[in-house]
Amino acid sequence: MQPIIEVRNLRKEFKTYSSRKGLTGAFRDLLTRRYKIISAVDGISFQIQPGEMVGYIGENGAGKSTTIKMLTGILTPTSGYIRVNGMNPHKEREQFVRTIGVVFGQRSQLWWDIAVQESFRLLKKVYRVSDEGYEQHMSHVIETLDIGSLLDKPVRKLSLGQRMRCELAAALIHNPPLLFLDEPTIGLDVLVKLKIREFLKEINRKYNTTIMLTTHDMTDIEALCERVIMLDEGKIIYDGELERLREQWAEGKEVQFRFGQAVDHLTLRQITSNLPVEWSPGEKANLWVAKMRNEQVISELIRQVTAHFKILDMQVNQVSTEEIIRNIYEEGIKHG
Ligand SMILES: Nc1ncnc2c1ncn2[C@@H]1O[C@H](COP(=O)(O)OP(=O)(O)OP(=O)(O)O)[C@@H](O)[C@H]1O
Repeated sequence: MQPIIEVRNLRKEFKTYSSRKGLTGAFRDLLTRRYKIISAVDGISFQIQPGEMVGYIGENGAGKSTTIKMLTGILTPTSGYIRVNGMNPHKEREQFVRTIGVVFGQRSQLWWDIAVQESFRLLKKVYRVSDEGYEQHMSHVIETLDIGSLLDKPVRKLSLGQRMRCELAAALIHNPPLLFLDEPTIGLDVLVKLKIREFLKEINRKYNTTIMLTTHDMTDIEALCERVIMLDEGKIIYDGELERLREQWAEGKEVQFRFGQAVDHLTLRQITSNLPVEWSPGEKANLWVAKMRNEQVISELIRQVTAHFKILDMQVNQVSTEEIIRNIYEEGIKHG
């Protein structure tokens, strides 16, 4: 199968200018400006197949938006190979934009002062969608996103959640095979988030729409994406299943013990020295947490600890993806 997105060694550099201090500095800046080159995207390669839903994640400034801008033809790469929907996005821009949908959570593609449906009509013309095509597809989209009652309102009168649902509908007017979403649920309440996720799953099922999703909200990724690509300082540090990331690179489970007596780190380590667990003190007195990557260890751990100490309370927690990702950002992928 032909990948719907393919990039090889893709790179984007920006020249950033620095200013010198004071009047003489300003004068010297006029003559020669000092700059440095930063690699926002630093030689990345990946392929995405039709129908995949991929989470594109990374800390602030990792290079996510710059990648999406290159994939959507807004920015020209400094170097590297890029092919999206069989085209070179920035070179064949006019034809290319008709084959993708884009939602930037922070920016609107709807006209602020006119009714939502007027925006839809304009976009329908831009994308040259036939009346029948529009009716057939959009009636379903409008119903599923529950925006029928909003269509005659100007965008500026909508709440953020209402606007985002309309943005999503607008991005899908031409039923593109590929959808880019950049922080689509930012600032939305839980119910709207759920609705949007359900909707995205449905179009993926129904039309095999490929979705590339950038978000800081790990619950979005968990709900939608089997695969994640993780970026750090412009480089890909992980590309694979979310599940594998959890299993291989994270302390998957933790058991919290509240002891009926004072316990020290060394003793805990000694009595569990045959088990692959890491102990750390909890937030309260006599509270200790054992982290492990393999949950098979749990029953043996509990057996050994209870044989030595009096336990007042115990809790088994799954380490959240949020926490796993934060650890990876902080420490890098150390087990790979
Ligand atoms: N037009 C530009 N000129 C100079 N530097 C830029 C430009 N756009 C982005 N950068 C720099 O490139 C790096 C990557 O930025 P980018 O916006 O792609 O990150 P991001 O992962 O999308 O971050 P965020 O999650 O904050 O949106 C950052 O260091 C940023 O300051």
